[in-house]
Amino acid sequence: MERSRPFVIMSAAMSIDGKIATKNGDSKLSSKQDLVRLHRMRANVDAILVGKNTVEVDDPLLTVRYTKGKNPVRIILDSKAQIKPRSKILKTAHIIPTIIAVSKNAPKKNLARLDKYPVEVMVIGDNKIDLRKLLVVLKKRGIKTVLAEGGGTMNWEMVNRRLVDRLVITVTPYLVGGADAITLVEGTGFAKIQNAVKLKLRNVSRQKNELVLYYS
Ligand SMILES: NC(=O)c1ccc[n+]([C@@H]2O[C@H](COP(=O)([O-])OP(=O)(O)OC[C@H]3O[C@@H](n4cnc5c(N)ncnc54)[C@H](O)[C@@H]3O)[C@@H](O)[C@H]2O)c1
Ligand SMILES: Nc1nc(=O)c(N)c(NC[C@H](O)[C@H](O)[C@H](O)COP(=O)(O)O)[nH]1
Repeated sequence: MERSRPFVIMSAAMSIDGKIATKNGDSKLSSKQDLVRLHRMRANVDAILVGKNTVEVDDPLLTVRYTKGKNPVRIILDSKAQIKPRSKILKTAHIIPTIIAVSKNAPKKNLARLDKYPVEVMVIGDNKIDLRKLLVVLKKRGIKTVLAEGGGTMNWEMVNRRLVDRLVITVTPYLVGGADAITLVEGTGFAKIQNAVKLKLRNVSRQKNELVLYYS
């Protein structure tokens, strides 16, 4: 039976100690070689999904640049429609299809600001975006594969709702530290290992000082 939602690949680069950014939000962990690998992965999916904080901190483009290929649709989880007009995502929305997922509680003022941009605003969920619902809607639109590129808060919501089909993690050669630095999976976490999400290690590849781990 065909599943009602897209296949979800969760992707991130983390330090040896499991951080995906420093305490100041610096997340440039991947080597050039790893970025090429990431962009190949981007070129093979229908959509990229990230949380609002990642857009705020990284100001990403979320395009395919280090290899040839088609840009996936960009989807931002932005409950309160707070994305900044000066963000690269909004500035490039006329060239790359972009969806801003907001909740029913998004302030009208912020939604009106988005009117000026050629983005699609999807209203899903009351406070936080209802991820499962969002994925079902995306599947109905023909989006079959989604690359979830973080950050840690969004990763927790995906993990907690058992929405991750494949996990691709690059272990980069850094020890970052910092109790407040964002880790791969944030949120409230599971209290017992018995309830934690358990995956199988399917493949490991080494790129000089990095390891790329494939779980499903
Ligand atoms: N190294 C990496 O691979 C990597 C990847 C992505 C992000 N990062 C880093 O992670 C940090 C940001 O991570 P973060 O955890 O603060 O935030 P995040 O990017 O996961 O964004 C979380 C925000 O998204 C919004 N949101 C709406 N609906 C949601 C839902 N259903 N589930 C989750 N969030 C929802 C909320 O405003 C929430 O606060 C940045 O420093 C960024 O540089 C690193
Ligand atoms: N694999 C990976 N390695 C990293 O070192 C890193 N920082 C990310 N982070 C994913 C997140 O979505 C970032 O915001 C984008 O990687 C930036 O995307 P652009 O280059 O602007 O397209 N992912």
